[in-house]
Amino acid sequence: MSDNAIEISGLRKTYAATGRSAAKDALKGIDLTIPRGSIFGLLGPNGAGKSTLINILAGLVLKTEGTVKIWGFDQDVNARQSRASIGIMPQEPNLDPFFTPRGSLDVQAGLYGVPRSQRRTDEILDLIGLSDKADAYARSLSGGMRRRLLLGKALVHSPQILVLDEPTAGVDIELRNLLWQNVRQLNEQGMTIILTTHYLEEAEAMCDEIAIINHGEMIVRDTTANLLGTLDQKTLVITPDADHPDLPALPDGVTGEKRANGTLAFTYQSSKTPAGQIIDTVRNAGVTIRDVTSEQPDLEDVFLSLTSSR
Ligand SMILES: Nc1ncnc2c1ncn2[C@@H]1O[C@H](COP(=O)(O)OP(=O)(O)OP(=O)(O)O)[C@@H](O)[C@H]1O
Repeated sequence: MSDNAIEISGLRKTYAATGRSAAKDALKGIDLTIPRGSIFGLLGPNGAGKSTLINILAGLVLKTEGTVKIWGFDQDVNARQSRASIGIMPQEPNLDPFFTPRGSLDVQAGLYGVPRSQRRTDEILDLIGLSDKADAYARSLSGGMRRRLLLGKALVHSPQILVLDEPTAGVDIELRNLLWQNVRQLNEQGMTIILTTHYLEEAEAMCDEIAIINHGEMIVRDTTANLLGTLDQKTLVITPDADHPDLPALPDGVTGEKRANGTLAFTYQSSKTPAGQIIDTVRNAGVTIRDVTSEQPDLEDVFLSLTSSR
């Protein structure tokens, strides 16, 4: 049995041409494995193909080519088992306004064939913080409560893998924290989590591994730590003791700027220039240094450097 939660190979999706628009290659041959037990981030600019990929995993979009194995089950061979292994929290709250949270969870459990005796409705209501709204009509729920209910619905059949499509887009900080708390708790219990997010600092904080797709192709897949290490660029910020009008002449490969707050910022490649050399250069130019801080590249820098040139 493989250690991967998801194994995708040669995955292609071409949306057929319609009256007004030409055919669109949304996925152009994706190979991707996602290890069991991880929190995996799927990132990419708008239109990159993330939703198409997730919808294929969910069985909502038919792939054009390639194989998809979910928890070891090939979608084409063991459709039922592969579907039972994954739960999807969609982007849009598509809830029936006349169902209560309890009713929605029950219907969903029924759709997945979970026998009544094995339903975890109360436990899920508790997890998503909706126990006291269990019997209120969905139309009376706030936007945040609806989002939480979507998470609950994705969990009714106790899937091994949970996919969250932009779970925190447009939600307030309180709900965002609650959702992340839920996600961490589920992951600690052994669930594999796959999420798409536009908030890169969130992916940086939450995900063990990340894949970035762009124009239907996977451009990188690595651990979050390695990705952050790929940008060798750092910035050293020096606060001078007194205002200093000019930047000193700098070693090759180092660029400097004077920021509006009077600090001097020097960007350099840490593999080529030691920080001490920059500090010495500044000091030798007659600047008395009051403070030194360093700025590391974040995931946003990595993302932009990988996607903007293509
Ligand atoms: N049903 C469809 N018919 C035709 N083209 C589609 C369809 N769904 C998506 N596309 C196109 O396929 C490409 C990938 O879209 P997709 O929604 O998968 O991207 P995404 O990365 O999820 O973007 P976003 O972050 O904006 O949701 C886009 O060019 C989109 O216009």
